[in-house]
Amino acid sequence: MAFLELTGVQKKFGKQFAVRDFNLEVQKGEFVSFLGGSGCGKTTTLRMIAGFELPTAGRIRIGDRDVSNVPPNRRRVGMVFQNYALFPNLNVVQNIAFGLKVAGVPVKTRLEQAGRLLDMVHLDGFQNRYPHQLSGGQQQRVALARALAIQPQVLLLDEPLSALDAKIRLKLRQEIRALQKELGITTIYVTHDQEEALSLSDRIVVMREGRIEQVGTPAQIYHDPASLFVASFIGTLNRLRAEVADPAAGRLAVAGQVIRTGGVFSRPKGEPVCVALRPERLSLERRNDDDNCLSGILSHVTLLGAIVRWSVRVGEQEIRIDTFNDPLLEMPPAGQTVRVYFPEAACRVMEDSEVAAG
Ligand SMILES: Nc1ncnc2c1ncn2[C@@H]1O[C@H](COP(=O)(O)OP(=O)(O)OP(=O)(O)O)[C@@H](O)[C@H]1O
Repeated sequence: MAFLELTGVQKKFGKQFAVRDFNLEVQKGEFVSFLGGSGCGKTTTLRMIAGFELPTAGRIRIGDRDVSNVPPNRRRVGMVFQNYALFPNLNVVQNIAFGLKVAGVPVKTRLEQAGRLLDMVHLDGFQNRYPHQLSGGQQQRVALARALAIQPQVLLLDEPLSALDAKIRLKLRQEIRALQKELGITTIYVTHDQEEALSLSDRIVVMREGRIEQVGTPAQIYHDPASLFVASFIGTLNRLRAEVADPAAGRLAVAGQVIRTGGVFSRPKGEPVCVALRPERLSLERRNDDDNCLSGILSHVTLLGAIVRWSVRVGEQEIRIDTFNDPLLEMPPAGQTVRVYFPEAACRVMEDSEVAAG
């Protein structure tokens, strides 16, 4: 049985749905991210798990207990917020031990436990500092230790790294994951940062307008997106307009050039579809005998560090191709005609209504 379960959960604010039809099972020790754009209902769902918001409909179960109507302080969940939310008048140890004090844990045990957590979040020696004497990253470590102090059954993190600069964000991200694994604590992590979700999670829940769009492992979400929305939201994507050339043979035409996709189409010849292609699946050199080939004009080349991004104009459309940055690589001049190669298997053809809507 799953450790955390949301069944038919919905939340309405007035007449507006913030979350609807939300069904999810999370296993014990699993790290699950809620990923989606602004206003898609991530925080509201997290707050319902925490008990800060009550669902308009549906049930929430943690362990063997239905917590749908249980107040937050009785759910044994730890929560970390984007803005740290530490008590400014309490020092580091007092902040960490706050929940234990409220729970009536004797002072000696409290201090011992706070000391252990300080160690875990690498803040030894900072016990007597006040929040204003700490950096953002240090404050967030205190917030994490405070959330863990009550030995929660579920850890809920709401964009905990978004206020920090890039380097600290990366470091703390790794620390959170390591700590989560060490403690084996079931964790829900809210983020709008796809890289964060991909690198941290056992599974990702992609949300859109209050609904779940797809649930899957990072690899499933990246390589096998359920919709054009998911494909576009995660990673960089070429969305090529094409039309069906031969439905039964799975052939499409892109700017008058025929490609093979390996599938068959329900739409008739001449109908518009969209081909989703990841830039790293494309190449300027033929890698397999049966690769597809599109001819175009090189418009520009951008150095992104380890990656070089080539932009090639095919008809009216721009295709991006990512290659590793090889210093020996010869860069052809802009304006030159080049060929873009890719295997059938790299093509994901979207025939759904989103394509018609553009
Ligand atoms: N207390 C509230 N009263 C009324 N509407 C609310 C309330 N809280 C959230 N909403 C609305 O519910 C929807 C979902 O909000 P939510 O904060 O869950 O989104 P989110 O995905 O976390 O977005 P963000 O990434 O911007 O934080 C939004 O349309 C929001 O305006």
